[in-house]
Amino acid sequence: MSTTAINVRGLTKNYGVLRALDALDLTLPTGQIVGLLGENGCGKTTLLKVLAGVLADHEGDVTIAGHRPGPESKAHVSFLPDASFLPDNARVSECVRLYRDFFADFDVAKAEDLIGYFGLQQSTRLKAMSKGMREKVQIALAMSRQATVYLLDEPISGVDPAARQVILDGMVRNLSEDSLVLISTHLVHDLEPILDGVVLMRHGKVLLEGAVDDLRGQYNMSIDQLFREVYQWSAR
Ligand SMILES: Nc1ncnc2c1ncn2[C@@H]1O[C@H](COP(=O)(O)OP(=O)(O)OP(=O)(O)O)[C@@H](O)[C@H]1O
Repeated sequence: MSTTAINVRGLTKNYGVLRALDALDLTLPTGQIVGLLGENGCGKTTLLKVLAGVLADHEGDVTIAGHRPGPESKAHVSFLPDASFLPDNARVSECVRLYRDFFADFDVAKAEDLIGYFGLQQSTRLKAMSKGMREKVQIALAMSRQATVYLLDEPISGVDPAARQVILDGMVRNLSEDSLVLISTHLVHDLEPILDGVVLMRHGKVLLEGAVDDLRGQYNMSIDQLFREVYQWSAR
């Protein structure tokens, strides 16, 4: 049975004089994978950071996994930021141990399985890895928590096109139906096959949202095409 995973009302976040999120409203239930889409600077990362509890100082009401963003919510929310956060000198196996020690809901066997599935070695140090390989490690770790909400900020931007499908398949393998995955991405075409829903943002607000199948039927085009239609004028 699906429950409300994210409930946001009137969320405003300013960076000095710049309004990054502007009275944003959003409700997302569990049991789905949702793409968070929009042009550069529309507020996707800022929204994910507020939800993850790493950006305070905002206005409005935010509930995630039944809690306000903070220590309690972090126990139920797996956040994958867009920048590398693991120690450069560590081996993959040490990163797995780090997650095991830090997160009570971390499934070591699942992480090791995913790391193998992604073609990585446990003994390799991160500093010897490419950007795409590091992303695979971070995805494997983030998706191996038994979280209620997964917040993934551009998780496959460094992964080559041929490997993306494998990574996406691995990401959603054995995913609990009681969870929500919210993924920000510009790779709409690559993500579309795994998405149940999308949220399109503009200027710190939700411009359009809905189930992928409904939007495809309503507009008679793919989500990738819809994305291009919606944003083509602002890109000029
Ligand atoms: N730490 C910061 N200080 C000041 N302004 C910021 C900061 N972080 C983001 N911004 C601004 O807030 C706005 C939203 O940025 P954000 O990173 O949330 O956008 P985004 O949709 O994730 O963009 P992209 O698709 O390029 O990653 C942008 O105008 C950006 O310049």
